[in-house]
Amino acid sequence: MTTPIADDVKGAKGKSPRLIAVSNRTAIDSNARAGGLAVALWDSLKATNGLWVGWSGKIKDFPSSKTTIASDDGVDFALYDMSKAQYEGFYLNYANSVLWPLFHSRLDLVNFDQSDFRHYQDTNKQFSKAVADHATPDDYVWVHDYHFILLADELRKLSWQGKIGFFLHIPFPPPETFRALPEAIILAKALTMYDIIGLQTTMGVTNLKRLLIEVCGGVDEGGEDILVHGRTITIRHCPIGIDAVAFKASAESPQAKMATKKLRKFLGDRKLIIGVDRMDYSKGLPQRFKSVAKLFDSFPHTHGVTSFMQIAPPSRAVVDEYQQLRKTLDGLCGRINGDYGDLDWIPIRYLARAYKREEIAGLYSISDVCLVTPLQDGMNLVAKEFIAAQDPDDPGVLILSQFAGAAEQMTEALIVNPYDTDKVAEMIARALDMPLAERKKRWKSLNHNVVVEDINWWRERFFAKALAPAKTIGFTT
Ligand SMILES: O=P(O)(O)OC[C@H]1O[C@@H](O)[C@H](O)[C@@H](O)[C@@H]1O
Repeated sequence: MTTPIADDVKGAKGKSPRLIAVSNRTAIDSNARAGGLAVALWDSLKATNGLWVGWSGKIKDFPSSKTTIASDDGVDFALYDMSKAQYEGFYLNYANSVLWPLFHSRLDLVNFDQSDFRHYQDTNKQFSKAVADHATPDDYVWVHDYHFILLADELRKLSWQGKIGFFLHIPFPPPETFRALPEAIILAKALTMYDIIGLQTTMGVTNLKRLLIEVCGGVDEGGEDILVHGRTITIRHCPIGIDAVAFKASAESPQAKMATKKLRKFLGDRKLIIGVDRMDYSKGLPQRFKSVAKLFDSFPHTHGVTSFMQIAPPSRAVVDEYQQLRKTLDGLCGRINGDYGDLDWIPIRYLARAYKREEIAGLYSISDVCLVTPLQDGMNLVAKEFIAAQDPDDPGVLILSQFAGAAEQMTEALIVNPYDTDKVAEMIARALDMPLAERKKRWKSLNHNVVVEDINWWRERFFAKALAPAKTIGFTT
């Protein structure tokens, strides 16, 4: 968090325009602050005496109409407690059982229910009130992710005239998929209430522009702009990055060293293939496990000398599809270890729990191969973090799905189709045997991209041009 702050902003607390960030999860907890979004927002929030509006993480018996204000390191938080009905209807059902599967092109998993949409509308309204309670007309509101598509529309209904930006962290689906939503038109129209919308990939930009033209009668004004309902909206390609320097430092921290030492005791001098993902069906974990089984099947020389470690912290565990995924992975792992394991070798080490950022960074640094093979993914920061953590003199190899947003930037990775498990197995074998010169060449180019197009680059790209007085809200552009 080291972005220089414009001098004219320093010390102007309370007077200059502020950044008001809105996201379901916030970084009130300093552990969470190490993550990407927090890194990107923290300096600007601090410099502008900004405010972060989000869920408190608490679930109450009754809905609250007020937020609790908290402060941390010069940043204010307005935290909203959800009622049980909101938690279920808004978060579990509409956000995570309708929008999440639909935006990841899994129409087969979508559960539509009108009462859930009402909770989604209501929760967006409540959050917009929280913003309106604290914002002044010059402030800049930056909304994050699929939980709050309606937020700008609700804020405009409260007569808010100021700038509102939206960044979608997940993929934006083709209009043909989006239109399966019974509420497609309401959501599409609500998107037109933002001033700028940032998307992870060029494909996402194309999909959203097509939606606004085909469903909302928008007119392409050329470049990034679309004229729709009398307003010009900027649709910008902004691939999110990481704080590469800080992540490299994490990989060299004492906590990282302790984690690698612990693992080495069991790993010995075997080669390590690593995967780190939230336990989510979009991540292609069953296909990945099958690819690893095929590796052991087709390349017997890997037996006993190669281990695959999958770290998969459970997520949204009360949703049926996630429970089903857990069972599938438990079964596959047991089967593969049963089929291929030996007295002195466990082929798959499967850890369904979370580890600290530093520990993960350390584990990446000693891995020979990293498997990032989602079936659909907005960006996938594991790919970038793995590259940042490598030793330049002996780097590991990244195997990356063509369906991760990161594949648009990280073309020097070994790009795979995660559904083609035979081919993925071949790619793993190739990665394990890749000569040092090729590993170094690929890593150098990948690392250049990770370092240059980092988290600060992303934030400044989002705000470039669209916000005339960007400096006044603490950005360097
Ligand atoms: O917040 P959850 O449901 O635990 O999911 C974790 C994160 O998953 C990400 O992929 C989403 O883009 C975030 O918005 C979300 O916070």
